[in-house]
Amino acid sequence: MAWAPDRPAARGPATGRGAATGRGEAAGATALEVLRALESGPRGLVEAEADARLARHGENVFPGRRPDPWPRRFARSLRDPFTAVLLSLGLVSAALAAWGTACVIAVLVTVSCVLRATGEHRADRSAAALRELVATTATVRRRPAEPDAPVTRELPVEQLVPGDVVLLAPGDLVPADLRLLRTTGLTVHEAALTGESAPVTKDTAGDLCLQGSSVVSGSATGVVVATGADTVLSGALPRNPGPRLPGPFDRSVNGIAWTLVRFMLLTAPLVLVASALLRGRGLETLPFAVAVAVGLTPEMLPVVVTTALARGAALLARGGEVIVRRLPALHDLGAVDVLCVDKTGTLTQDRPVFDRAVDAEGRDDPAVLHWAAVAALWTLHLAELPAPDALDEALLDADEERGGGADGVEGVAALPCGPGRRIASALVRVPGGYEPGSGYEPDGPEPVLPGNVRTLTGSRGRRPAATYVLVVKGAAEDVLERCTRVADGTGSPGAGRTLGPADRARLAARADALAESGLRVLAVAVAERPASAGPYAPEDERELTLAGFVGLRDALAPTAAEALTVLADRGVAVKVLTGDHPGTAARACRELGLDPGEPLTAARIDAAGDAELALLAARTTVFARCAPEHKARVVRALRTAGSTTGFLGDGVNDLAALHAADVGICPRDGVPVAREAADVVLASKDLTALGRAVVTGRRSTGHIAAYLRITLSSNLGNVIAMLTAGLLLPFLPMLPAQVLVQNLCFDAAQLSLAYDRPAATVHERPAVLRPRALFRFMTAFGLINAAADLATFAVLALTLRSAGSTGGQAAFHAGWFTENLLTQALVMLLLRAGRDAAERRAPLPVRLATTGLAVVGLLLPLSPLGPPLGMTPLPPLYYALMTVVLTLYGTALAVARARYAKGPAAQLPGRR
Ligand SMILES: Nc1ncnc2c1ncn2[C@@H]1O[C@H](COP(=O)(O)OP(=O)(O)OP(=O)(O)O)[C@@H](O)[C@H]1O
Ligand SMILES: [Mg+2]
Repeated sequence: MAWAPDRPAARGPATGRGAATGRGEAAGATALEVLRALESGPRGLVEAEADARLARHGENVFPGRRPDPWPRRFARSLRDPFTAVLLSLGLVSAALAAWGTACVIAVLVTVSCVLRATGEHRADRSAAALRELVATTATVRRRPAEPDAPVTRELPVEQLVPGDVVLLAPGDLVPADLRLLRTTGLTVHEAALTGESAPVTKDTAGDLCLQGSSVVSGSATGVVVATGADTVLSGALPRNPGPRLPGPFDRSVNGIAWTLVRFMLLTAPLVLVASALLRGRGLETLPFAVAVAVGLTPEMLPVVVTTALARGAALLARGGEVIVRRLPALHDLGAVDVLCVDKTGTLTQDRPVFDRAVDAEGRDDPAVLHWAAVAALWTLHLAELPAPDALDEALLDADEERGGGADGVEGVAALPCGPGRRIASALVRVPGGYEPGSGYEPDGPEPVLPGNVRTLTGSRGRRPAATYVLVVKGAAEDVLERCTRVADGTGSPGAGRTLGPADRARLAARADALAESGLRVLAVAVAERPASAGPYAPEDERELTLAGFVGLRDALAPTAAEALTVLADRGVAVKVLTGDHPGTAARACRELGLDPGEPLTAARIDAAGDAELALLAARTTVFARCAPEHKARVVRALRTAGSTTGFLGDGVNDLAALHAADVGICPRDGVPVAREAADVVLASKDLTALGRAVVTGRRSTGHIAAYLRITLSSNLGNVIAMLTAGLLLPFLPMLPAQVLVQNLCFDAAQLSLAYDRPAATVHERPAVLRPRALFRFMTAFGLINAAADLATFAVLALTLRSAGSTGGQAAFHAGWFTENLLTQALVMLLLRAGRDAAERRAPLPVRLATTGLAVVGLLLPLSPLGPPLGMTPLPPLYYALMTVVLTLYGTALAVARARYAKGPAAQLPGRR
């Protein structure tokens, strides 16, 4: 039976009963006043009233989440480095009254901005539609009608209204501004609001808990005081979140962009100086210098990048499998070579089932289970968690099945576990205490089990005095270090013999053995406490008596094994970072077909310096007993060691690591903060979707790399040719209008590359854009391209002279224009992705685009548009000779390409 959130109230004390820490009640009056002011009550709003309020106050949507309006989107695309350079070149041209060039630039900038803004808009829209799939919800308490009992249910956060009573649990994002009514060990993260990275304790009813913070540990009930645009966060913060540390995508693309920008800024002065020295020209060459710099710009890069990534994201989205929340993360996912995953909830289902309870000697002992269940029950009641922890739920279900029940035992205080705290404890009051040797005999026929808590509960006992018992359960190491005694089988919490070092070693070995059999292990310890013990704190969890161990079995996630195999085949190394026992983790890995090697535990991580950890982390597969900061440190160490590191995790304890990773990934069932922190959300239960997402990321990177390879090498070739011709000829080798038409044709054709088939290698290796390899490629192929252009110039000189042509300039322009478009088409076909012959055949969109390019190149100068663009038809001899040049060029390209492919794979930009 499922442990429904409302169950504690049904079988436990009234919910108004003292908060565990005893502090929740003090400010009760304030809480009531707040509720009254909001015309609400502790039992929540009536649904009809909530609907009315929703109509009045509007949806609880954070204004920053709304998509940017068009003008802002357009303005933002102007900030891109290429666009900025183009714009400044345009201003220079305008200042010199070189209107032709200025117009060319204006058109290029506009086209690229419009395309980019449209691309981003489309990408945003599909991402938003997908986000709905994993929409965040809040746990509210509402009543169907006035007299009804309150129902606790999940509600989309947009529908929250002032006056709603909300329950908070670890991992929740605070959904609106709340005034706290009750708190239990509540700590929240307010980094988004205050920049303070340490969790803040909120232990007073009446405290404000603001939207934008998230619950780290503990629980609370609060009433919504402000929603939507009225929240403090909406009013006080700038709309866009703070800068993110650059990831692999930003580093590569920005690296390439800025190198090119520097190169372009150098070109213009270089042209000026050269033409002054060689031809004695002055400033009148400036428009030409500007045109050369424009020729180098891959102005469509932002458009191609957005298109490639958005297309990849949309493909993943269409399958309803993976949601990419930040487009560049798709590239980064393709670049990931180490993926860290947490175990519980990701590799396993986090639906533990009780397996066995044993005493310190390893004998089956139901009393140990019962003590654990008592602790679970009272942690649950007193901490008022909206949903019970999976381990606690399993303990309660198992105990209930075995006829357990907390008859008469009453909780006094509880301290739940949380990130970095691996034990949970409850202080309970047992009416009619038990003293060893008191001669107490239970009524009825049931057998007296040694240590059975039933002998303690005393609901039917004869002694009226109450005993306070502290029950602690949790990670074996953490519980054992708080124990001084071990139970002797009499069942008294206070009894037992003193623990010696040999006992400790034996007990630790027993826990290890249970863990290595694949169980999740909790040690259970108890201690009698005087009734007058004041406020109860973690320091009181000591001098305990170890009762025994509980083992629970957590089934593996059904698709985990297959997903790990797929990732390994894709060249991604998987590492497991868990808060659990090294034995349990290693066993799970083995069952999933992953060799766990020697697990590294948190103590060893703490002992290692950053440099040592980088080395250790690289060769370790399982990291166990990790607190959140250990997970984050390991991820950072792996990044330092040079890996592009992804992190897949679902819990509050994974948050720091999700932030630290190059790509944070969260499964669909993850807690809201984890989903919000992740760049990629797996929308389906199927972990193998991750392998597909990785391949899609690599494809997108492949498209971007192909665009850069083709554009940069042919642009460089053109610039070299343009410079040479500019210095040799008495006229401009290309008119501004021609530059424009040519660039637009190139750009339009290249958009088809987003439809290209991926190279086979995307299945084998992580893909990154590597600026260095790219520039080497650009130089080699740019020189070949320049050689073809120079050969064309020679052919033009020859044919024009022999034909005795008079329109020298126009014919030259026409000849070069035709050759340029044809070489571009060739380059597109020969330098696209793919390596072997089978992959050579381009898909239809690419074939159409290249054919179109060739047709325009051949026919435009002959068409009526030719003369207005400054071009005339050419003699047939030119075409014959150009065919020879193109054949030679194509052969040279193919040979060079094959040499590149044969060399170490690392030479190919876009691969690793
Ligand atoms: N409800 C609980 N009561 C007592 N101890 C608990 C409880 N929940 C967790 N623990 C202890 O804390 C340890 C760490 O838990 P944590 O949530 O950090 O990681 P995990 O869920 O085991 O693994 P992962 O990091 O892979 O998700 C657990 O292995 C267990 O020993
Ligand atoms: Mg987990």
